[in-house]
Amino acid sequence: MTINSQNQQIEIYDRSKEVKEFDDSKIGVKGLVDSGITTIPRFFVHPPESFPSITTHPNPSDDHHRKEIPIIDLSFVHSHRRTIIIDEIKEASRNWGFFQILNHGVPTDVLDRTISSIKAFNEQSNEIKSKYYGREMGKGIAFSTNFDLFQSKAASWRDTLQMKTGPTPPHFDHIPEICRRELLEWDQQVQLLGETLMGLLSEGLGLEKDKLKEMSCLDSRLMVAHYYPYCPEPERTVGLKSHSDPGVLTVLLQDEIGGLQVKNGEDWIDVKPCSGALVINIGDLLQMISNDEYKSVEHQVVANPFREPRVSSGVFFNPSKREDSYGPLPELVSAEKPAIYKQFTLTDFMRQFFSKELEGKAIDYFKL
Ligand SMILES: O=C(O)CCC(=O)C(=O)O
Ligand SMILES: [Fe+2]
Repeated sequence: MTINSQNQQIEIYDRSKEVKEFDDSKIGVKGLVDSGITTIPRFFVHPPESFPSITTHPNPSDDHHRKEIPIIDLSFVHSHRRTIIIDEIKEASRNWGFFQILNHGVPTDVLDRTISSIKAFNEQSNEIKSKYYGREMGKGIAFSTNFDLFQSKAASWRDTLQMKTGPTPPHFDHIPEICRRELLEWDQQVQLLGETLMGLLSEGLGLEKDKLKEMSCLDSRLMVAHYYPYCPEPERTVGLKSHSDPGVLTVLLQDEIGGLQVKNGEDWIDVKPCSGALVINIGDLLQMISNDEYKSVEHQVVANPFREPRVSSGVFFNPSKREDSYGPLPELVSAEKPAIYKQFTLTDFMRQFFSKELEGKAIDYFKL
C-alpha cells in the first residue's frame, strides 16, 4: 500500500516480484497449501473475462456432464477385433481427439504404483523436493510449478515433475529415488502401448501399420507427473489452462478425483475417471500430419476443490528427427483434399510452441 499525491491510498502490486519470490521459495503450490493459506496469491487469479472457458468442478446434475468421450476396448487388438478397433479409434480421433482405452495391456499394479509414487514424491518435505526444483531440462528432469510461470498471464494450481524419457532417459541417479523405478516402469509400458496405438492410428489413415513408427514418432518421449493439491479458492483459478498437446500422441493416466475436461463443440465434457483406463489424445503434430483427418482438441483441468490431491501422468510422443520435414503426408493430400498446412521442421515447431504461454492451439501458424 502507498499514498498518492491526492492523499489516496493505492495499492502497488508488483506481479513479477511476487512470482519470482514464490518461484525462489521452491515450495510449489503444495507448499503454499501446507503453509495454511486460505486465499490464493493474486498471480494465480484468472480474470473471468479473459478465461471464459473455465468451468467449475463437475456437477453431475448438469447436462453437459452427461456426454462422454468414447471408451474403446482394446481386447484382441492383434487378432479378430482389430478392424473394429481401428474404426472406433478413427471415429474418436476425428470427432473427439480424445478417447479412453480399456484392456490396453498395462498392468493395473503399474498404474497404481505410478500414482502412489508421484504422490510420495510430492508429499516429501520441502527441503528434499526443493533440490529438484527448477526449469532447466539440462539433466532431462525438472520439478516446478507451471513450466510457463514467467510467460503466463495467470498461474495454475499445480506442481509438475517433468522427465525426458526417450530417446535417452536421464541418468538413473538424477531421477528422485522415491519414484524412480515406478516412473521408468510406467514409461516402459507406455512405450509398448505407444507402438500398438501408432499402428492403429496409421492404419486408420489408410497407411501401412509402421508408417508413424518409421517417421520416428515413437522415439522421443516426455513424461509429466502432475500433482494438483487442494485449492482454497477453486473458482478463481485453474489446475491446467485450456490447451492442446503439441506432439503426436499423449497417453494419460489419471487417478479417481476427476477435473479433466475436453472441448467438444461449445461444451466442456468431463473425462470421467474410469478404473484401469488410460486416456489417449491426438496432438497438434498428428492433426497436421494427417491433414486434419485426426483432431487435436483443447482440454483443461479445473482447480481441485477436494482435500484429497489429484494426480495424473502423461507421456507425450514426439518424432526424434528434428530436422526432417513434417506436414500433411502426401498420401493424404489430393485435389479434393489439398494440404491444409505447410511443411516445417520439428525445431521450427517447438520454437513456435515454446515462444508462447500454454494456451489454446498453436497450429494456426502453420496453416497455408
Ligand atoms: O492432468 C491431466 O489430466 C491433464 C494433463 C495434460 O493435459 C497435459 O499435461 O498436457
Ligand atoms: Fe494436455
